[in-house]
Amino acid sequence: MTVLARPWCVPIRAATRRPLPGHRRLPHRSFLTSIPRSQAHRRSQDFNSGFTSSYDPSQDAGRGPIFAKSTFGVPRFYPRDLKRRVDDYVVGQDRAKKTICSVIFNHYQGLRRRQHHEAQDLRLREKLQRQKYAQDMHERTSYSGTPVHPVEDEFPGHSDSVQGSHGLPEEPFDSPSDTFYVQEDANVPRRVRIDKSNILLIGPTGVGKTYILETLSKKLNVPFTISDCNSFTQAGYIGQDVEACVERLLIEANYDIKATEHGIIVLDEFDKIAKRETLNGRDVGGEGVQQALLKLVEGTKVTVNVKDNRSSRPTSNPSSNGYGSPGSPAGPPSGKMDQFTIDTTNILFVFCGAFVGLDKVVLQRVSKPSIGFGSEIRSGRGASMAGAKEILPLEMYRHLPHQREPSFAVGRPGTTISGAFTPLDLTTPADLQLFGFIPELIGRMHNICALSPLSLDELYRILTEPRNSLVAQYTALFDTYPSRLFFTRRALFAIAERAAKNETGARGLKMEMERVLAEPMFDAPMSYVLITEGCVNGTEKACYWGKDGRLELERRIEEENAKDTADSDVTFEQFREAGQNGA
Ligand SMILES: Nc1ncnc2c1ncn2[C@@H]1O[C@H](COP(=O)(O)OP(=O)(O)OP(=O)(O)O)[C@@H](O)[C@H]1O
Repeated sequence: MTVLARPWCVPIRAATRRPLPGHRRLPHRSFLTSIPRSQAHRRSQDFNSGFTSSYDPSQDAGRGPIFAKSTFGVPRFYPRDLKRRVDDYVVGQDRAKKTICSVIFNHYQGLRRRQHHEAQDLRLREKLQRQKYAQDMHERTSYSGTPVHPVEDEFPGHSDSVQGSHGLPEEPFDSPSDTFYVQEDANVPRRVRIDKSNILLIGPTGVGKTYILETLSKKLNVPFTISDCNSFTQAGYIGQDVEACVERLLIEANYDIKATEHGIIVLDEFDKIAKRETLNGRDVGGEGVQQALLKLVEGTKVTVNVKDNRSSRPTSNPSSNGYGSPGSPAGPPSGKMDQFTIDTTNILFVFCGAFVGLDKVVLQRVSKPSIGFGSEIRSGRGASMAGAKEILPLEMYRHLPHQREPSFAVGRPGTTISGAFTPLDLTTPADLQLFGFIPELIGRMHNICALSPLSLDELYRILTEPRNSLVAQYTALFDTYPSRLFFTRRALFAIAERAAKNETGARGLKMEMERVLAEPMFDAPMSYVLITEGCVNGTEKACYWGKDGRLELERRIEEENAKDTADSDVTFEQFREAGQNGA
């Protein structure tokens, strides 16, 4: 029976590999990598068999861009697959969705690639060491004339003393650095390391910056947190240190260090930490926070102290290795501080902000005659507000990323054209610097992506189209009373129009819905409730009918829809399909 000298050490591959011909199984000191049992077990469980799970090259062939999606499944989609899933929930913002999906996909693709190469290199090193060991044994045999069989020790440490006392020559092979640690090897190929690409999302309030990320995070199955930059201050001042966002990610990952190190941190309200004038000249909530973010974003080791007051902590000794033993008893007793060290190098940072006023900075820059644009630029109330758009000279659109024909927006709020370009699409690092960001931090945002204000059409679609749309939500709520809720198409357009005027993006829709439905909610229950255009505009009350009012309800809907002008691009059939009547 094989008795391991260090029973708590579990060899990764050697234990399962057949010994080389003429040799017995390797002694414990020849194992290339020893991993505590808890780690070995835990690794295979990380990320739902994602990053560190066993890799089967046979599954690779012809599947996925680099690796088998089933094995390295975080995320399991190409960018276009990811976008399709986001499309179910988020209306419009195609350019932003494409960029975000590609950035996230590439990030995890880079990580999977690294994991794959690490596994390959480990196997190669093992193979080289085994060959070296075999050669070494062969030389010893031919030198002494008697075969030398390595015998595994019965007791830990016994092997050293026995070998020492027998006066066997000390081989370089026996040195701890050769046996227990993976060494740099000339035979192991040097790999290209793909660095992460952080992303900055700029856009007016309520247009879907956070919503796109939230939706994606549910598809990705990685730890994901949104931290508000408003609460951050420079270390040593009242407020939260920037490291708090890593702590939140750790909690989100249920104290799994490995998962935390591959998570996504969204820094919302990022524009609020722009430099500002202060009386004492010390900007602890602005520039101080930017400075503190530099290392975090680039990659540093953050030590997080967590007071253990839970009984089901998965890690038994988190500070030592980062892996817990799943079968181990609950964590340390209540009140004890645990220390977690998180490497932020592979954490993806997404910065979000409305950047109110940045459009003016951009317009000022591009309108300077020195740049070559002599055209006059009409600057209204600011394109950063939902609906309000600037009309840009045609030449400026040549500088936009996708070289697309411009969609010119009309000035009235709410009449924005879907997917239209805005001055924010022309944002450069110089503009961000003028806005109040230090160049060192700007340099760490590799993608700048602008979201456009929502058009009237998009607002209407948000009401009805996405899964979990507002109409579906309120219809479901009324069903519980029980009441059946209906909207006419004109009522929905009226809601969208009023929301657009609020200039709060899609958030304005919910506000309008609450206002319109406040009375029917109070009057509930009734069998049928119909919201008409007059009801939204406050000229009439919501219509109620009893159990036998179905025919009357349908007649009323037809009557209101008949008012629609011929140029309306939404037909009653489309309206029906959108789920208003049948909901
Ligand atoms: N394009 C969209 N499609 C569907 N729903 C949307 C869209 N944009 C916004 N919403 C709705 O509006 C809500 C607010 O959106 P979100 O949190 O993304 O705003 P934001 O752009 O991050 O604004 P802020 O800068 O104020 O945080 C979302 O919860 C979602 O319900």
